[in-house]
Formats: sequence, structure tokens, C-alpha cells
Amino acid sequence: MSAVVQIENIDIVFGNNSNKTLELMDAGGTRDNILSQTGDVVGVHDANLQVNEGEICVLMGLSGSGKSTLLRAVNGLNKITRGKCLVRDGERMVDMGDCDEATLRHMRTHRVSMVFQSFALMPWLTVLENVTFGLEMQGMSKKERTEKATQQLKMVGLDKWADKKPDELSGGMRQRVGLARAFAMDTDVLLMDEPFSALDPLIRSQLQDELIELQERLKKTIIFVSHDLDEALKIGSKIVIMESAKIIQEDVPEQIVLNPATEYVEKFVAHTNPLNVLRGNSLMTPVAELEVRDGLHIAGDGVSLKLNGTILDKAFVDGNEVSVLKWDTNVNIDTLPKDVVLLVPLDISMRDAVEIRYHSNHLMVLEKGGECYGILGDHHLYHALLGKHFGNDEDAAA
Ligand SMILES: Nc1ncnc2c1ncn2[C@@H]1O[C@H](COP(=O)(O)OP(=O)(O)OP(=O)(O)O)[C@@H](O)[C@H]1O
Repeated sequence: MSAVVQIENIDIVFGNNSNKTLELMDAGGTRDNILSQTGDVVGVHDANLQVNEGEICVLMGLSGSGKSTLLRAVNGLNKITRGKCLVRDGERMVDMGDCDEATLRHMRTHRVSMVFQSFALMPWLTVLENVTFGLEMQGMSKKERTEKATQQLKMVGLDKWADKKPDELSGGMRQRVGLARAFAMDTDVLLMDEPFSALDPLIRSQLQDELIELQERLKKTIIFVSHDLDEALKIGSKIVIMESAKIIQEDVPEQIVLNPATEYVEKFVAHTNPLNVLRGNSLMTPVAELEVRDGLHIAGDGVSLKLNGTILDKAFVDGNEVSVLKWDTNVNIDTLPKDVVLLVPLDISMRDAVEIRYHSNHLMVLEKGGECYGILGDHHLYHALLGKHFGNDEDAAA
């Protein structure tokens, strides 16, 4: 995978005694300790992070944990005290903390753009002019930039509002203009600092969906700051958790929920909705762990399975054979018959699994490439809903 942003051992210190502060940081001093000794605030402490092309990397953590400080290092808005923040510029990597003004300007106009929480629109310009503004800095002709901006406004459903001023728009619409402006710049990297947090939940969820959709089409590399884990899990392909200026966990969403690295992460995770994150393969009981009686695998809830090697041959409910039906996301769950055993994809989302179980009478068998991997029943789903899926809880086996 190719890195677009490569953060290497970054420390960011606010204050006038950075040499002394770095010494104290290296000696293991805490933030509070350092503040009282030097008066400096440690914004980021020894952060390492690689963000690859097409990823949405979400920086998550409590207020003051250093998310915005780290984000702002990527476009050179925050001075890096020590370490490197490399951003790809064609064939080379530019160190945003150690480049001349012209390079920094080039990077900000062509490689890295930013969407702010406060929208940061210019109130005296129209919606269209707000979007074309950055394109003018890129040296684009008037005709070209009007075309491009109109196209981006269309993408966020605001082309009819092009001539309005920002104060004639709602908060959600203004943030859409902010998104259109950032996407119009067509930079490889988009930095988004809590862009949706000022919006009400419905609009927020809608904009999250739109961002995911836009990203699928445009394949940008996005670094997104949020203090809402549900938002992070929904949009992030990678989650980075920060606490007290340090990165304490970096992983894919499902692993953050299944294996929180510390109590701090566990506290965040405890309040998330597992339906949106967990998948069948991390909840199931593997076929190998099922009891075998008289040549049948006992799946539980009255269901037993006859396997031919790893292939499901027959299914029985209370000793009577029932049909086996394959389900995938192209099949409408509402149309599924009730008295069948369903073969579902190994990585089925928990939301689909719960919905299937709501419509059918029996547990599911997880398959991939025709081979059976495990079973997923009520016990597994309740287990996850109750947050008992942390660690290696033995109780997970039905
Ligand atoms: N320009 C600055 N000057 C001095 N201290 C700063 C500056 N910017 C940030 N800090 C400090 O650095 C620490 C990290 O702040 P930062 O804004 O990165 O946190 P955050 O995780 O983004 O928080 P929030 O979710 O509240 O925005 C805080 O203690 C903050 O006070």
C-alpha cells in the first residue's frame, strides 16, 4: 500500500521551553508534570501514523487529546517541534515541517485541503464564489473554475443555490458548500476537523453518508477528526485513538470494538452500537468447535448439520430435514421463507444477521466460497448486543 501521509515520531509542543520539554517528555514526564515545570503544553507526543491512498483515517479521542494538533501538522498549520510529517507530492514526499514557503503554498493549493467545523465560508461571496475561490489560487481560468465548482455543487445537491450568500443557507447546507469547496480543489489529501459536529443528528448522519459515497467515487485520502466513536466507526477505514497527546491504538473499526487496547478505549466502545461494526466471522462459533453426534454437527437451537467435508450437505431441525437456502446482500431479507436454514456470507454484517434472524426461524450457517466456517445464532447476537464480546469470553460459544 502506498503512503500518502507518513507521520514519523512527531512531537508538538506549545510554549517557549521546547528543549527542556522534549527532555522531560523523553524521560517519561506526564503532560501535567511538564506543564507545571516548563509552562509548555504537549500537543502531540511521539506520534507515528501512515495513511494510505483511499483511506479514511479517523482521529478519535476526548477533548484536548491532541487530534486537531496532529491534523493541523499535516498541512503545516501547526509547527512540528520534532519528527517528520511527510506528504506525497507526485514522486516525492515533502516534509511539511521542514519545507520552504513556496513548497508549503504549493502543497496547500494542490495536495492538501481542509474542511473546518465552522464551515469557514466567506460571507461576502456567493456560494459559487466560495467554491471557486481556491481554484482561482490554483490558476484555473474563470470558465474552467465555474464549470468545476458548479459540478461540485451539483454533487452535494446545491447547484440551485449557487448565487445565494452563505447566511441564506442552513448549517447543513453550509457544510455541504465546505465539502464541495474541498472536493473541488481536487487535492489528494482532505483534512476534516470535526466537520459535522455543529449539525443536528439527522443532517449529520446524512452528510456522513454523502461523504462515504463521495469518497467511494473520488478515492481521496481523508484524515477526519471526531470525538464521536459511532461517527468514526461508520466512516473510518482506520481508527486512531488519542489520549493525552499520544496515539494509544490504531486499527480497523471492528478490531477497535472487539479488542480495545486500554480501559480508556473500552469506555468509548461501551457506548457504541455494535450493529454497525461487527461481522459474523468475529461472533460465530467455528464449525470445528461444534459437538459431533452420530455424524451430525450439533449447531444448537434444535439445528444439526450434515457436512460433507466442509460443504453443507443437509440441515435438520428437531430431527426433520429442512431446506438450505443461500443468502447474500442482493436478496431482499423480507422475502426469505421462515423454515429454512440460511447459508450467509462469512463476513455478514451484524445488522443483516439480526434482520435475517428477525425474519427466519433458525440460526445461520456462515460460508465462504461454498465452505462452511461457523454458525451464528441468537446467543451470539445477544452476546454482542450486551457488549460481552470483549476479549476471549468463553461464553461466546453456544
Ligand atoms: N495554539 C495553541 N497554543 C497552545 N496550546 C494549544 C494550541 N493548540 C492546542 N493547544 C493545546 O494542545 C492540546 C491538544 O489540543 P487539540 O486541540 O489538539 O485537542 P483535540 O483533541 O483536538 O480537542 P477538541 O476535541 O476539544 O478539539 C490541548 O491541551 C490544547 O490546549
